[in-house]
Amino acid sequence: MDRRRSKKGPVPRSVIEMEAHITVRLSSGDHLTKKLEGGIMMKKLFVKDYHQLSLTAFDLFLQEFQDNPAGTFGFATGSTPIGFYQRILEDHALYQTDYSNIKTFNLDEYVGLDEHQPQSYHHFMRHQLFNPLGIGREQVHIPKGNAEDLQKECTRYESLLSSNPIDLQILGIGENGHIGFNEPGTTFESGVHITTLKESTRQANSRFFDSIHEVPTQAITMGIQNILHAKKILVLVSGSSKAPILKEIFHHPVTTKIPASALHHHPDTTFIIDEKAAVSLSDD
Ligand SMILES: O=P(O)(O)OC[C@H]1O[C@](O)(CO)[C@@H](O)[C@@H]1O
Repeated sequence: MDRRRSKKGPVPRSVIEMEAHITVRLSSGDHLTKKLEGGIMMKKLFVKDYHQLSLTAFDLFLQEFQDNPAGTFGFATGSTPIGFYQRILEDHALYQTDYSNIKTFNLDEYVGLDEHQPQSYHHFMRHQLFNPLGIGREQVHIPKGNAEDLQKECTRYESLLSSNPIDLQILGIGENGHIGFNEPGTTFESGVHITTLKESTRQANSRFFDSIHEVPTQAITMGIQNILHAKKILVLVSGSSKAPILKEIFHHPVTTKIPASALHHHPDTTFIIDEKAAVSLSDD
C-alpha cells in the first residue's frame, strides 16, 4: 500500500518535540522521533494543538492499519478522538481506504441506553466513524448497555476480547484519570465489568445529555486488564482541563487512584499531548 499519501502531505515535523530515540515511520514517508521517559515504557509525543494531535494519531493509526489491514482496533468515545476520526474519514474519501477486513472493539457503553439512543456509544461510533467508512455490524463489537442480563453481557464481551486480541487501542482520559469507564479505585486486574460512574464523570458527560439527571449512573466497561492486553495503546490528550491529571500520571507513583497510571505497566503505550494539556509537564 502507498505510505506516502502524497495528496495529504506530511505531518509537520515542527510540532514534534524531539528528545528521544524511537523512530516512527509516518504515512507521509517522513519519520518522527518519540520522546522516551527514562526507564519507563510510556512514550510522549508533543504536538502543538488539537489539529496536530488528530493528524498525528491518524498517521500512527494508518501505519498500524497498513501493516495489518485485517487487524483488530480498539476505539474510544468522548470528544477527544473526534478530530482523529474525521482525519480517517477524509483519508477514506480521498483514497477509498478499505476497512472491510478490520474488527473493532469499543471500550464501554452506558447501562440502560438502547443502541439507537443518540447518547449511546453505539450511536456515536456509527455516526462518527463506522457508517461513513462502510464498517458493517459484523465487524463491530460494543458492549450492550441494555442487555437483559448485564453480568452475562460482561462475560460475553470478555470472551470476545480474549479470542480477539486488540492490535491498537485508542484511549482518551477522563479528568479524574479514568480510562474506558474505569474510575479511580478500580483494580488493575479488572476484566469487563459494570461500573458505577463518579459524579464528576456524570457531570463532565452531561454536556451530551439534556440534563445531568439523564446521564446514566452505570456503564459496562472493558477492565484495566483488558486494556493492558492490547498490543499497542495510543492515548490522546488535549486541552488544559487534562493538564492536572497528566501531571499526576507522569509524576506520581502508579496507583489505582489514577487508573491511567496503570499504563506504566504496558510495554508499548504512546501519549499524544497538545500544548495546552502539556503545560504542567514543562519541567520534564
Ligand atoms: O475525550 P473526552 O470527552 O474528554 O473524554 C475523556 C474520556 O471520558 C469518556 O468520555 C468517558 O467519560 C471516555 O470515553 C473518554 O476517554
